[in-house]
Amino acid sequence: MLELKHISYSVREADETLGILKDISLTVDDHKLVVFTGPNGGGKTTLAKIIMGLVTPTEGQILWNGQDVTHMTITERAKLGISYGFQQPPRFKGITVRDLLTIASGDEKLSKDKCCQYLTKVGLCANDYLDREVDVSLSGGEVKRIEIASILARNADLMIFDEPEAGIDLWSFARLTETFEQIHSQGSATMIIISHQERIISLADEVIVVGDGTLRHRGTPKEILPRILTDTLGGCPVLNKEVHAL
Ligand SMILES: Nc1ncnc2c1ncn2[C@@H]1O[C@H](COP(=O)(O)OP(=O)(O)OP(=O)(O)O)[C@@H](O)[C@H]1O
Repeated sequence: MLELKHISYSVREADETLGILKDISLTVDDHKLVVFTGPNGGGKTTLAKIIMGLVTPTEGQILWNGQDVTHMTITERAKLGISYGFQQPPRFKGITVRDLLTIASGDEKLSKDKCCQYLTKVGLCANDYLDREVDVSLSGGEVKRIEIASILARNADLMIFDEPEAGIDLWSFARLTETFEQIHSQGSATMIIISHQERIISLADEVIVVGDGTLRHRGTPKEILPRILTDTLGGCPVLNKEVHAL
């Protein structure tokens, strides 16, 4: 179980303190699929990075399976089964896709079949990619999918995916969605997915709308999707007028 207790994060800019996250508390039970959604700049990625240890909260506490991980490094958290896929994944010159999957899995003798299984889950063909370097020669969508495959290879207990849909074509997106559904139905991991996609939001046990550094709404997809629409339209007088005219 993941518990965030009164998490705040602020930064000093010029002469003022900017509150990025404001007193966020939430619990994610084991094997649940939780989607963070909300407006750009609302604080979703910062919250995910705080869980992974890439950002240190100014205040508050993070518990993973009852253990206080607030001051643990990324490596220590990774060893406890937490993993995070970046919104914009890094590239690794000189490292092949096969190397990356092997390192991620922790199995020095990871077979080609296993690599193929992980790549298939994100809609990639192993024959085309296994020996390619994870460098600038790959497109944004390819790197994104390879990173997601490496998270699957890690077989972590908590998988955090930051906008997995970004830059991914419709066919691969459908494959990826099936993979999330499969992990969820097998109950093999807890997943936090940051997403703006209705298809992914609809898979969630709980949807959390993060906006202006706070948890604005929480609920099932059925409860939250109409609220998102109302919020979105509420911000635009033209759209609002059109909807009321319908
Ligand atoms: N170190 C920092 N210094 C200054 N501002 C920051 C810092 N980290 C985050 N922010 C700001 O905090 C806000 C939240 O950023 P964050 O990336 O968490 O949003 P997000 O909800 O993931 O947005 P998006 O949907 O666009 O990915 C943004 O306005 C961002 O510019």
